[in-house]
Amino acid sequence: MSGSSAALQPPADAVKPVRHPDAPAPGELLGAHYEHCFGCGPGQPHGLHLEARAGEGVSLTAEFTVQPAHQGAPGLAHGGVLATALDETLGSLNWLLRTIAVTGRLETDFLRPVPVGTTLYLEAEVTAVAGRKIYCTATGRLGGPGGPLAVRADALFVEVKVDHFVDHGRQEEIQAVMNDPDQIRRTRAFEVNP
Ligand SMILES: CCCCCCCCCC(=O)SCCNC(=O)CCNC(=O)[C@H](O)C(C)(C)COP(=O)(O)OP(=O)(O)OC[C@H]1O[C@@H](n2cnc3c(N)ncnc32)[C@H](O)[C@@H]1OP(=O)(O)O
Repeated sequence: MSGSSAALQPPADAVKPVRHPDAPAPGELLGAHYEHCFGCGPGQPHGLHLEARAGEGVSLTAEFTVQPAHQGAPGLAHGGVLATALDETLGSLNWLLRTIAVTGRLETDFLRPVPVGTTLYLEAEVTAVAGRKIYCTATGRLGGPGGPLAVRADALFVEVKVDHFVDHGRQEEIQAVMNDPDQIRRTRAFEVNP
């Protein structure tokens, strides 16, 4: 069974998402938003190392290859890891809106088992925006962009200020980010844009 709950139905006053004029061009790799992110960071040995690429409009594609470290059942991806891949892919959409937002709700359907060694081809798009609320949807297919549908998700992201991370994150990681001019520039680029 699939279909999202009432909490993920955009309200009547929701509007279509608008791609930010400074969003990466279609086809461009988005890169990691944080080196130690479990979803996309190159500094996480057992992370997903998910790579997302801008699409048309407010959409993107991403790829993630399931490693032995990602198993739940023998030889199969853990469902929580697959949910992480969907969450990370959906979170990456915020590059295209140039908005900082965090996952408020994520509803996932697991339709087929995903074996270790499989590359999951993900697609995601923002479907509607209502104030701080960003509604989006994603799919993951086995072996190729046209492969069998294995997972899908609908989600609500909520826009936050940079202070969200400064106020809630552990001090040592926050300080390390503050000491990295590249990271500050990357984050501020989002903050100063509407
Ligand atoms: C630099 C870029 C970084 C990008 C990172 C991407 C990584 C991948 C994505 C993630 O995994 S983010 C990490 C996982 N998520 C979190 O840790 C978020 C934890 N939750 C919170 O911090 C707060 O609950 C949240 C910011 C989501 C909302 O709190 P707020 O006090 O700011 O807002 P509020 O509770 O007033 O909600 C705003 C609106 O969203 C709605 N809302 C919030 N959470 C909801 C929910 N769970 N379900 C449905 N609606 C929800 C809420 O009803 C309300 O709707 P209305 O405006 O119509 O009244």
